[in-house]
Amino acid sequence: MAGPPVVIWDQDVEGLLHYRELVPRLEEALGKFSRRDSTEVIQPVRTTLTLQKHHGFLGLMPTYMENDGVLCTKFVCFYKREDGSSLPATQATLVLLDPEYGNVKAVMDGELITGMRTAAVSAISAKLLMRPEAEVLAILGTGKQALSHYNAFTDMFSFKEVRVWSRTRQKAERFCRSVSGPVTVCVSVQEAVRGADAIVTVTRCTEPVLFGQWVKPGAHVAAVGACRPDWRELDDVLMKEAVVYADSREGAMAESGDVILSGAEVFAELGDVINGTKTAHREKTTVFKSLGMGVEDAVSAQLVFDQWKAKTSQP
Ligand SMILES: NC(=O)C1=CN([C@@H]2O[C@H](COP(=O)(O)OP(=O)(O)OC[C@H]3O[C@@H](n4cnc5c(N)ncnc54)[C@H](O)[C@@H]3O)[C@@H](O)[C@H]2O)C=CC1
Ligand SMILES: O=C(O)C1=NCCCC1
Repeated sequence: MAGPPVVIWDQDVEGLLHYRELVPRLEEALGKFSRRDSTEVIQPVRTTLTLQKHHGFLGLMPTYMENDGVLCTKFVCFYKREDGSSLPATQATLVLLDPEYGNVKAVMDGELITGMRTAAVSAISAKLLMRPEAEVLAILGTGKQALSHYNAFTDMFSFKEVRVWSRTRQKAERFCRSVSGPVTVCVSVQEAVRGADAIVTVTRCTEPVLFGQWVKPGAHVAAVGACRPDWRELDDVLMKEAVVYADSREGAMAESGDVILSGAEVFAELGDVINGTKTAHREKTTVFKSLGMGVEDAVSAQLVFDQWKAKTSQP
């Protein structure tokens, strides 16, 4: 009989996951996903249940990677309410199983994994689609994803300036105190994105907050919030003028209000660019619409588990 699953929780995950190992695994996984080979990746579009009474959602995200021997599922709850709760608005748990017998090998806290893998994928989008001479990064939102995106983007690129916008100056200033490098606080979205080469939208808004008329031609936008079919972060002008990339075409068509309601075409998946089957239009304004995929969680969970085993087997 298999032993009980190991439980790897927040502080432990933190010490085991690093962008330098995570980014190449995610690039490989995105490429595999876009090849649509069922021995590489089986990952349906997330099943989402509405928690009407609580203004929230439960997303179920199973993934099987047969050739890699990885079977994983994530449960993620996310809320649109703002009731001042100290609990995070996005809470996730990952379960890693043995595909041969179905026993659970590990249960992991998914908060940090979700933060880091989402930011790493956005940084991969920037690596592929942002102009190489990019100098200014603007981050809209100051929550968990804002922090992980700040860390991933400043880790992977050398921006001359990082700007942040939040609905209140207080939140923006708190964000500045929580990061380890310089940040400019902006009082409006327009001020934050003026002339910016890269823009990350990580808000919980349900109406557009970023308008195409403010975006510098040739900028790259990583749009991470608005993961419901009737939620928006970007306006129609931006969605229609930009070349739109997504993590999953099916995911974007089912879950992204920015894609569905604007009628914009998804030009390619990031994995298509990684596989060399679609062009990276760095010279144009580009939007990467991130919805989040189970395959990203699966490779991240496997990495955490491998690192945990290596650490605990040391004498
Ligand atoms: N694409 C993906 O893979 C993932 C997407 N998400 C999404 O990313 C977004 C951010 O997630 P977290 O950082 O975990 O949330 P959070 O609650 O920690 O941060 C949300 C930020 O949005 C701001 N905000 C809330 N309502 C707003 C509004 N109406 N207008 C402008 N700003 C507003 C808040 O002040 C805060 O700065 C959420 O929409 C979440 O569902 C989260 C995880 C993964
Ligand atoms: O992929 C995820 O994890 C999430 N995606 C959209 C909303 C919350 C979590």
